[in-house]
Amino acid sequence: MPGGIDPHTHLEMEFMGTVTIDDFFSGHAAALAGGTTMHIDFVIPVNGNLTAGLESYKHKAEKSAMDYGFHMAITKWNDEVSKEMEVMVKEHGINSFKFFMAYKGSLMVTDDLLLQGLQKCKSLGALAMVHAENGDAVAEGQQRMIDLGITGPEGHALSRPPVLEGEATSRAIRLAKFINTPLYVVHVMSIDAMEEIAKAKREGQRVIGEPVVSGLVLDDSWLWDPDFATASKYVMSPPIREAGHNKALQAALSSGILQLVGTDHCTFNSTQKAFGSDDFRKIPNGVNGIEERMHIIWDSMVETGKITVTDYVRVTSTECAKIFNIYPQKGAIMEGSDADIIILNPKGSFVMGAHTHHSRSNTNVYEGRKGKGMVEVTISRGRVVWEDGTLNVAAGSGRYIRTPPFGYLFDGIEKSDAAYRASLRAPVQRSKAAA
Ligand SMILES: NC(=O)NCCC(=O)O
Ligand SMILES: [Zn+2]
Repeated sequence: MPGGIDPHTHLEMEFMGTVTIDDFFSGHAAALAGGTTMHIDFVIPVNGNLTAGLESYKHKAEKSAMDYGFHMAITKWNDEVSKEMEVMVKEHGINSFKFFMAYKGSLMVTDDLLLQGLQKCKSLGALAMVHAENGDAVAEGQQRMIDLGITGPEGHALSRPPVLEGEATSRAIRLAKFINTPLYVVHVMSIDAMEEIAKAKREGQRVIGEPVVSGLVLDDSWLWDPDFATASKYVMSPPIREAGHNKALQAALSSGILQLVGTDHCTFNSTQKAFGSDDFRKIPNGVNGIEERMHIIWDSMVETGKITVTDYVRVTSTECAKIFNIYPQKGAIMEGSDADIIILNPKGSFVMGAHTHHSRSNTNVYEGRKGKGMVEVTISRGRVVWEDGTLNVAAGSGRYIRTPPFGYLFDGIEKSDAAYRASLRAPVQRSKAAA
């Protein structure tokens, strides 16, 4: 089947922290071992300057062992950012921009900025992505927990409940509808957010919902673990929710309400997680998943009969390639495609954990998890890069994949704009009242 494509990772985090294995491409090695042949990362602009941000990440990525592309994050707004977005799309092959509605005081965007960004994305044929949580309310929730004396990892989940994810998802969807541009909601973690997406899709709006592996199979009980090192591993945003949300997200993936599976892979080691040992607000947010994604989705969705093998290929690979407009170069096994292929043995079994994974991090939220479905061979652009437990990759063998604008989600947008204008019945021609 076609190699996996992870639509949403933060592999740059693998460059930080304690080195436990080969020091520069641990995340890439992890991905290839897990049957993912390409990943799409995101870049936080350095001081708001996208060009500098891209250069610094491209420099790091020169050592990449796998093919990769970039989303970029827009965290402030002015004429320069607007012009740079254009340069990114037209000259650098970036076709998606991520907006954080959370992380007040650092990455969070206001509605005003989001509207400007949506409008700009639409004009460029670039996909707007949102991290949907109400950042102002999260800040209130955090203070509420601190005032109650709740400082441990459970305070993280309690301070940013599903209602805040539902609210921001609904707001982003409505603003995208107002602008009439497609929207991609990253890491959908709750029923509340998923239902907003379902409603918008029913009404014909072009909204993509991306669940991540952690949200599909874990629950928040770990955050109440008395051991801080264990509990803090599970801190990510939006939080992993209480049991029930995961199964509902699985059902939404089966029925097509949610369309493709990402990881939001963003690992921090135990020393980094311990920065927040006396205040959950200081625990770095993020969990692993890039090495586990293909296995866990096979085990939890295909082995249980919730999706077909064809659906599996779609949600782990093809859909991503189509959305980011690189199909059929990626996401397909066809003449002329890149020959990114995996061989997954459905009878093979796995046991996951920090001692055996290929990531640099010493934590793994799937520690001890067992299941069926094992990637035995990963082929990237025709080269066997992983076979029977052995990696065969050279640093720098990965290629930057340009993602062209105006993917299929933009088809016909100009027609619906024209229909909108025609529906206005305005301006009404009025004769000047006689003096
Ligand atoms: N999700 C998370 O907790 N960390 C990565 C940054 C983000 O996407 O919010
Ligand atoms: Zn996010």
